[in-house]
Amino acid sequence: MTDALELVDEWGPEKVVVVSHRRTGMKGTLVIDNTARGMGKGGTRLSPAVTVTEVARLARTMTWKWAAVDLFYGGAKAGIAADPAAPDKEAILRAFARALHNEVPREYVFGLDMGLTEDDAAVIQDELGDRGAAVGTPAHLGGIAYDRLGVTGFGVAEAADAGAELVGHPLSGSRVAIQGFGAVGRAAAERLVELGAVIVAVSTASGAVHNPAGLDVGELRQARDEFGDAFVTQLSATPLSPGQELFVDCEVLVPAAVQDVIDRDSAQAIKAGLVVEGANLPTSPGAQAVLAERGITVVPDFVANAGGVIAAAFAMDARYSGFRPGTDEVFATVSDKLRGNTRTALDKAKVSGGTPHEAGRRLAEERVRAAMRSKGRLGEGPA
Ligand SMILES: NC(=O)C1=CN([C@@H]2O[C@H](COP(=O)(O)OP(=O)(O)OC[C@H]3O[C@@H](n4cnc5c(N)ncnc54)[C@H](OP(=O)(O)O)[C@@H]3O)[C@@H](O)[C@H]2O)C=CC1
Ligand SMILES: O=C(O)CCC(=O)C(=O)O
Repeated sequence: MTDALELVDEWGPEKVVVVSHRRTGMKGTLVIDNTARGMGKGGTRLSPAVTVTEVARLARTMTWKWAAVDLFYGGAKAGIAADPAAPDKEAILRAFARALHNEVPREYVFGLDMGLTEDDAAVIQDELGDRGAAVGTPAHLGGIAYDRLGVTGFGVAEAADAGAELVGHPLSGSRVAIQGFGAVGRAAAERLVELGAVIVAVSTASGAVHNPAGLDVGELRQARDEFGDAFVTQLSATPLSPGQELFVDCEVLVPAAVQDVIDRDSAQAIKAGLVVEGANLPTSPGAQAVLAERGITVVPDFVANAGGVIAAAFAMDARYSGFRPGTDEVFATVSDKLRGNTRTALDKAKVSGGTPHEAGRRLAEERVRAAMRSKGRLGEGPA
């Protein structure tokens, strides 16, 4: 078990809060990683096994993501150790929000991540009596419902399109395997198909399916609406053992579920030529090195899945002003930024000879360090 103090390095975290509430059984954490470029912002994960270390790693990813996309927020993430299907979820959410009333909204604003929905964000706002407490709320509350709109998944597909062009294998006609069919995986699948790709494998926590000739994304969506999370077990496509969707024959792989699914060993078995990280932290640094050695290009999480933060940034501005941008503007910004940032990360990696993670991270680190220096946080005095 990691002691929370062992998490601290030169970047952060600046603040780790652990909260609990006996009656509801709520247990959760907020990690504010680095605020040199702005207040801590990142989504809120609801998952039975979430740990402080996991949330800290996600908060650090947010630090790089905001810097890589060049928007002025800092890295943060919150996590609640609970089952998204728990009957007492609302009471748990309310207890979590109440417990963080000192931090929210001045130091942290809730947002969406695995297990948290638009309506959950609305409950949090209700509990704190402040429409600034959460973003990702439904449109009828003035929010930008970025999960329902599929903004992050859309951006992942745009990044895949730009990445495919750079590796010289156009997305149109490419076969794609997707791990996870939630807010990110589903929306990525829909946009990838619009861009001409063929989805050959998808999975959820309940299982995976494969059809080399292509799966019908409309049917997948319908099955999900009808059967819920276990919908993959109801499809006629060939079932795969869980996790095998990562290793099917395809040109593009989109891990869009949980972290740490591809390590140094399993990276040897990836068949795709392009990996686009929809999930946060799906590959280990060892896996990234192996994939680079094998000539497999990876678009890093903090570049590819930044659609959510772009939508969150619009929503942060809209919280009190009442002025909400049109969804077309949000999608156009995501497309523009993520295509450009994908090209930058892959080009820089080519020039430096490192992995795209290393190249993208170097750029993000430079931006964070410059902000820390200007604010006198490095002990060197302002620049
Ligand atoms: N939502 C957002 O805006 C953003 C999300 N992300 C990242 O994207 C990832 C997915 O988030 P999101 O789509 O919002 O989450 P959701 O909760 O909406 O969906 C998660 C999906 O992953 C599936 N899943 C969970 N565990 C596994 C597993 N071991 N193997 C295969 N599938 C699995 C779930 O299946 P089941 O339904 O059966 O549980 C579900 O289909 C996370 O890493 C998140 O941090 C990154 C940027 C923004
Ligand atoms: O900041 C948010 O509210 C959503 C984006 C997010 O959590 C992420 O990119 O992982």
